[in-house]
Amino acid sequence: MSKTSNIMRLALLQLKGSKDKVANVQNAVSKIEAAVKEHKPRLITLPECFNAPYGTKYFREYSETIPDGYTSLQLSNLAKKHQVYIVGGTIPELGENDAIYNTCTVWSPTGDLVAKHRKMHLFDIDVKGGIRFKESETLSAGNDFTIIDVDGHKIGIGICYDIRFEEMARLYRNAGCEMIIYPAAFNMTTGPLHWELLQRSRANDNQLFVVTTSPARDTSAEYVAYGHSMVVNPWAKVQQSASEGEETLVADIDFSEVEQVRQQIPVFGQRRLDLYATEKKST
Ligand SMILES: NC(=O)CCC(=O)C(=O)O
Repeated sequence: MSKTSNIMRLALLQLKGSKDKVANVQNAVSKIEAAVKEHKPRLITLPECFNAPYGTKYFREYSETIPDGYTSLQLSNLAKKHQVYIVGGTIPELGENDAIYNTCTVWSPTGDLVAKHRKMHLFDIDVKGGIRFKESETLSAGNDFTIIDVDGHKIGIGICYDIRFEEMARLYRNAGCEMIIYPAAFNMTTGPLHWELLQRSRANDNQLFVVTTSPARDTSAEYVAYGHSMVVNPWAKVQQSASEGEETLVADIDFSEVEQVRQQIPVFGQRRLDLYATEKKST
């Protein structure tokens, strides 16, 4: 698709969550409706696991099939009703062979499912005196990279822990991406340490926009999300950041910044590909 405009308005919905799936989805619906009415974004992003509590014991209970499950139908209808792209955060997906995935769905302004990204790197960490989490206890990993095209701009999709793997971001850059969107839910151990650092690093490594959307922080929840949904520009500057509470962050993206930084700091063309390369293996 040819580029129709370099300017794109995003709305990042940092949402409160609960154990009530319908209430979670209906909250997302109302915040999407409000964002469209007040800001007329081209693309709306939601948080990781926005329709369910984020925890290994909940994923199967809250899982649903895609694209015919309850949450998918709500997002599809909204995208079509408001003619907007929706990067639908993530939901626990009941996939083939009864496997459960942490999955991001992307809906076009016609309400069609144009992409589905299954989290490739499962969040398995054990930080002494901090957080222990093991997604692999109940989730299966996805094996595919996901790129969407919005108005001629390629956008890569990753999910939370995927952001730690610079090879993935580099492959998106190599494929022509100008932005990577990560629905994510960092926590109070790694969030203060790495949340902003990782986003600025991926943006700087690849001279592209990095956009993250977190759940709002709920200190009464079993998993306390860090918050601070963020837009980082291709110069690796934080363009905008939310705080910790429920918030809609609106950002006007100027994709011409991508070319500006790539021309002024031309690292991409200066790589020693005679000595090294980052390559996707055929699966
Ligand atoms: N949901 C996640 O993948 C969390 C990733 C995270 O917190 C990290 O430190 O990485």
